[in-house]
Amino acid sequence: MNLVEYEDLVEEVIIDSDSDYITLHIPIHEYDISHAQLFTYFKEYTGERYWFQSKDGEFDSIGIGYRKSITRDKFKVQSLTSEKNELYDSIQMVPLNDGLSSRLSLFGGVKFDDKDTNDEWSDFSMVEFHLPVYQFDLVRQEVFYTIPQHSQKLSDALEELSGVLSGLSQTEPDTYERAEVSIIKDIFPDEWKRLVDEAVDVLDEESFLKVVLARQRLITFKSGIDPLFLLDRLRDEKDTYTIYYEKGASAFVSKSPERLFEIEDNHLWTNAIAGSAPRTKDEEENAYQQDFLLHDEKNRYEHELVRQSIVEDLKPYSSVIEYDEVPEILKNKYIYHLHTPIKVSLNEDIEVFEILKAIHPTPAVGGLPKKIAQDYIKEQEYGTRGLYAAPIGLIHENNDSEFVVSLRSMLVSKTSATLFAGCGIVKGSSSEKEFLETDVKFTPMMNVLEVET
Ligand SMILES: C=C(O[C@H]1C=CC=C(C(=O)O)[C@@H]1O)C(=O)O
Repeated sequence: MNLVEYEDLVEEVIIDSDSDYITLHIPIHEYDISHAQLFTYFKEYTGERYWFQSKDGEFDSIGIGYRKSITRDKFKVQSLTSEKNELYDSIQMVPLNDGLSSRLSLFGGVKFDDKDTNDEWSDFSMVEFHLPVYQFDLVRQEVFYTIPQHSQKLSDALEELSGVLSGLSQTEPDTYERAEVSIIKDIFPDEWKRLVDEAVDVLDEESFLKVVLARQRLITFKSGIDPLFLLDRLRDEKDTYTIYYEKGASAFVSKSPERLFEIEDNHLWTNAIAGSAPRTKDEEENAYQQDFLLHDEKNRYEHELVRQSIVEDLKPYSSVIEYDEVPEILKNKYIYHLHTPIKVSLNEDIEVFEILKAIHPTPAVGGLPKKIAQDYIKEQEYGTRGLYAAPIGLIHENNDSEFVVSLRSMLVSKTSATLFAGCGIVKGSSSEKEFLETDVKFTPMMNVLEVET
């Protein structure tokens, strides 16, 4: 098909002289395009591509090329909010069909903290949000194509897009070789256990209640890790968010079970997730683990702390916050968590960056009190978290948004992958048990890489 039928429509569009960008928005049902075709066809955009898929698989956003990026070395709510609003105000949307339901979005995130390093995370700034050149939604079958206002005639842009779409649909996805593992190495495992023991000594039941301590596992390969291999493998586990985020020579990958928050029509949905037990293939054992989790004092206490803290953080932005007192079980492929959904009616005109600042890091990834735990992590934990346990997500054109806590994640650079996993430490935690729990939390990424220990 070609897009000639839209040409008359395009001719009628009057370009708003204030806009810096024009975004064409069209349906792509006819083309039947796959993720593998997209990442094969747009190879020259490597380092500027992402894929974000919601937990229920109902929503998917693939960005190709970073047309405009908002970047910061510090997380400053006001300046980020103004730049984001100015950017959206400078885009003229040109929807070329009725009934389009996808939304143009900025994709990006904020690093866990501002621990200063020149390390493996240097491809990513402290804060980054990207407006993509092409934004595909393969669930709803729509695409957004954003061009600078003065770059070309709208009809030429439409023709170009038409060429890209037919090129894409005829693309034969590249085949890939699975990279062979060279070394699997836990980073400072004994030191990590010692740190957990030290933290248990420092923690009490009043002034420092909880800290989440993470460790890393480095896997090196004999050759480069192919993005198409990762994309294929990321489809394996359902019921989690999927994040694949390329920047420069790095890719950050996450299969997170945890939504930080979603804002829609002035309502915010979030959840407390804390307290874990492994899930196995043995149904009897699984029933025991779930029952244990629901009744175990330590897990329930840890969960309660997380929930209370989230509710407190959101109080300044809302007068109505709803949740159940008793947590539910959240089931993932390899692990169970205690889980409490929280619904919040937001006051008028609350901006997404205000919420991000208030809620991150939740005690599920930081600790309590938040500031003391954050400082402890910054000073004591080995290495830099970067985007691990950080908020990553989408800010839509109408200001609705969805953010994930990027757990069960790894940083991939050419021939190596660094995996991250942590657990909540409270008074009475056992370093051996927590070590095993982090092993379980490495599993989703080990599985993506098809690596076994
Ligand atoms: C910090 C992680 O998990 C958090 C989320 C759920 C349950 C957790 C726990 O039970 O310790 C952790 O707080 C991680 O996966 O790296």
